[in-house]
Amino acid sequence: MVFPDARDVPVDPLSEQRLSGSGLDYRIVDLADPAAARAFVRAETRGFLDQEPDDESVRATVDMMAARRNVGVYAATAGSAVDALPVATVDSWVTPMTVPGGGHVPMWAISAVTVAGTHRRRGIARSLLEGELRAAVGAGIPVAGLTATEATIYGRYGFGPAAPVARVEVDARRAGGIAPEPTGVVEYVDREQLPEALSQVHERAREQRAGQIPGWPLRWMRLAGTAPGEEKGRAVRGAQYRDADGVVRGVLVYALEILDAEFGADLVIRHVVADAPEALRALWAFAVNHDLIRTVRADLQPVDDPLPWLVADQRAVRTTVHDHGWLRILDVPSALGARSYRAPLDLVIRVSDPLGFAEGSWRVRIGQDGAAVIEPTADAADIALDVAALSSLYLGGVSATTLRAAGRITATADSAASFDDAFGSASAPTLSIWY
Ligand SMILES: CC(=O)SCCNC(=O)CCNC(=O)[C@H](O)C(C)(C)COP(=O)(O)OP(=O)(O)OC[C@H]1O[C@@H](n2cnc3c(N)ncnc32)[C@H](O)[C@@H]1OP(=O)(O)O
Repeated sequence: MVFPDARDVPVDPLSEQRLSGSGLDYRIVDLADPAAARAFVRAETRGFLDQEPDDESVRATVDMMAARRNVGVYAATAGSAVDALPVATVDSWVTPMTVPGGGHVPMWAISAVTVAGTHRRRGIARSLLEGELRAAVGAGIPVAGLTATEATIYGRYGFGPAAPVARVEVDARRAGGIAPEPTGVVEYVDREQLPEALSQVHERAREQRAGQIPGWPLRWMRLAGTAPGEEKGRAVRGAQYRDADGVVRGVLVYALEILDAEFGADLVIRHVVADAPEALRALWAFAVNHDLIRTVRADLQPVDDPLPWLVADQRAVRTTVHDHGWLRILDVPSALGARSYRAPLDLVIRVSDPLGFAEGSWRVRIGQDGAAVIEPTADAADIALDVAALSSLYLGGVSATTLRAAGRITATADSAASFDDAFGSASAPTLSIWY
């Protein structure tokens, strides 16, 4: 599938006009201009509460951003500031996202949303977000996605949490150990080799779970502690699982937090990825069975991860589920038509969308083969919901029955149950990286 390049999409005229009414210049940043590129990275870094990036970090970030559409908002008075930092930033790119059934949908990924502390709460983020969504629609992209610093920011633009994840903490001394895998080996990997190993296994593993997207080199370098400016990089260690044929099927990246009161440590997993259940079991065994370890902690795990079923004492595993992958459906027929379903269905959904993109009544017909055809209809609705709720339901990460119980959708119990039979999936959707 060839996806449009977000960098070819011009800034949204409506947001440009709105921001210009407030004396702000909204434009695509030319990363070929070193001063502009550096200013953009500094503004983004400041927005995310990070310390000033050094030159090497700026260069690495600019290299990564070169593949993205970077938009900055500039205040007319900013000319006096060093490098004229933008007062707001956002970047975006078009990426495949895995959908239930193993196919992909093109997704407009949005990142680096920051507004300077001097310019907050005057509608700049709203212009940025609405501008991104209109740009995505203009480019024919059916879904937008993001990961969020706060869960209260994006619902107002029609995003819903769609790929929940789990934060897990294992009391390693209580867990009782995990049986080692009879075949294959776990071996240490030098930090420098980790980014490539992570990338290779993720590229295969991401096909197995809805909600996953490809990573990129700087993402893996940051997790491996090898990115420029990574102050705690030397604390990072890695291990990989090689199957009986010698193929690397899983990678674990972790750091040890040394305990003060005893000779021991907490093992904090920065990333674990596996494309085979045996590889995942072997890496969990490596972490949980590790001598001198009090707890093993990891975030961004699938909510149906087998970990609690690997240990002798399930109460040793504490799991906290939280939102992570957020989606926003922009084109109902294309988005729903891109995934496959587990049961036939024929009902009408009535979608409300304050921005208009997904607004309408849609007949969703799913055949025995699991393929869907979605058409506008004037028939009465079986399920009424807003676009954020539909976006949350899209990958099967929450059920219509649950959203009905929460008063988030209007449906009979039977309609919600039929919807769930079709939309559910064997494996929970997930998203194992921040973007
Ligand atoms: C995909 C990502 O990049 S996630 C990263 C988000 N960015 C950050 O967390 C960095 C730090 N924060 C910021 O830079 C800013 O505070 C932002 C981007 C969150 C908000 O920017 P602002 O320009 O202040 O937002 P703006 O004034 O456009 O507000 C729009 C709406 O969002 C609401 N809002 C703004 N910030 C927040 C927040 N942190 N939590 C909840 N609601 C918020 C406003 O109240 C307003 O509501 P309404 O229009 O529905 O009445």
